[in-house]
Amino acid sequence: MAKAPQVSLGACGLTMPVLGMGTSSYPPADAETAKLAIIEAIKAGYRHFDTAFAYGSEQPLGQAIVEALRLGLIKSRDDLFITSKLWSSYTDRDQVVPAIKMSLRNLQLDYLDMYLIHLPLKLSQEIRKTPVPKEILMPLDIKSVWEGMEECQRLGLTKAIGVSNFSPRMLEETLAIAEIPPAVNQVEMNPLWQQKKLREHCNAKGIHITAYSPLGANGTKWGDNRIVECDVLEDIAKARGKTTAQVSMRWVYEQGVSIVAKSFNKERMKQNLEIFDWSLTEEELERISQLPQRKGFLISSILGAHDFTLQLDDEI
Ligand SMILES: NC(=O)C1=CN([C@@H]2O[C@H](COP(=O)(O)OP(=O)(O)OC[C@H]3O[C@@H](n4cnc5c(N)ncnc54)[C@H](OP(=O)(O)O)[C@@H]3O)[C@@H](O)[C@H]2O)C=CC1
Ligand SMILES: O=C[C@H](O)[C@@H](O)[C@@H](O)[C@H](O)C(=O)O
Repeated sequence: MAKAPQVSLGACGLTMPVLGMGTSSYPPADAETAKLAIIEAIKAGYRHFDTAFAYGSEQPLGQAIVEALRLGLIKSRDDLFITSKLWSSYTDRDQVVPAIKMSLRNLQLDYLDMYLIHLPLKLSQEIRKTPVPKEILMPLDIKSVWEGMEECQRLGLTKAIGVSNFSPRMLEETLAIAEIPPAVNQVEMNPLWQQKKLREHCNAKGIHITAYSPLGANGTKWGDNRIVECDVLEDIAKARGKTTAQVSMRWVYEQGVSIVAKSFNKERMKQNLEIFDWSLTEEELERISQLPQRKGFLISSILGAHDFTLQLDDEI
């Protein structure tokens, strides 16, 4: 069984498997399909799972964990690293602890390993249907939400806290008021969106980056096949006897970040774990570094193309 190496998260003192299984699927998988896929992933060796209140995958993940314990696939819940995310409707200080408790109930867990602010914005209503009307989109009050996040960690409801889709400016604003600095910034990263500037910033501040959409979110509404059908990656893959997906994920790993990749297909989830016993050559790395850049995940394509979401997409 293949296993992902552990990565140390610095100041918060945690270690985390460097590759996690994403659970945001499109079209959204039904609960039973998601649960069975997660059990397969545990069998394949995955020990890190990425979920979010907004994905609707917390409940199937919780059920899969119960089943994995029953089957003896894992000895205890502590064998897993579980990340979930605070949805944008609950970003006022006093809403954050109730929101993580809701996620913990969905997951049937006592604690998370990592809790992230999902998006750098606030929705003034409890809404999950997208796109959203522009009246309910607001800037995030970073001080208010971060105090709520810190309270979650102090109460032992999560071992560490972090952010997602934050720009350097937003990270600076958070660091300026934080008693507990964010451990992680989870952002889109792959050979076609290499995040060089953001990585430099996060490295300097000791904030670990987790890369989402490492395969360009192939087949989802927020992604396409430009990674899995990229000529340069395909060329390298052929020469090395790998797949383009593996070349993309290996490149991301070699940049010193962790990864969350989603596959609910047994063969592909195994394939995605097989990136730790080989490496890219200097020449291959150089070719990948020259690829033209384009962003895949746009907040405006999910929440609606309003001035505010377009402005966020420009910044992050
Ligand atoms: N914080 C945030 O705002 C965001 C976080 N995320 C998180 O990151 C995770 C991963 O990112 P995601 O956007 O899902 O995109 P990924 O880049 O992980 O791509 C997932 C898609 O690629 C397909 N796929 C998986 N493996 C292969 C392979 N080896 N070859 C070809 N196709 C493959 C999957 O289909 P199949 O299942 O059929 O294999 C799926 O449709 C999410 O599930 C979520 O947990 C994602 C977006 C935003
Ligand atoms: O309703 C909004 C959605 O949850 C959206 O923010 C996510 O599905 C995103 O694509 C992700 O995977 O994190």
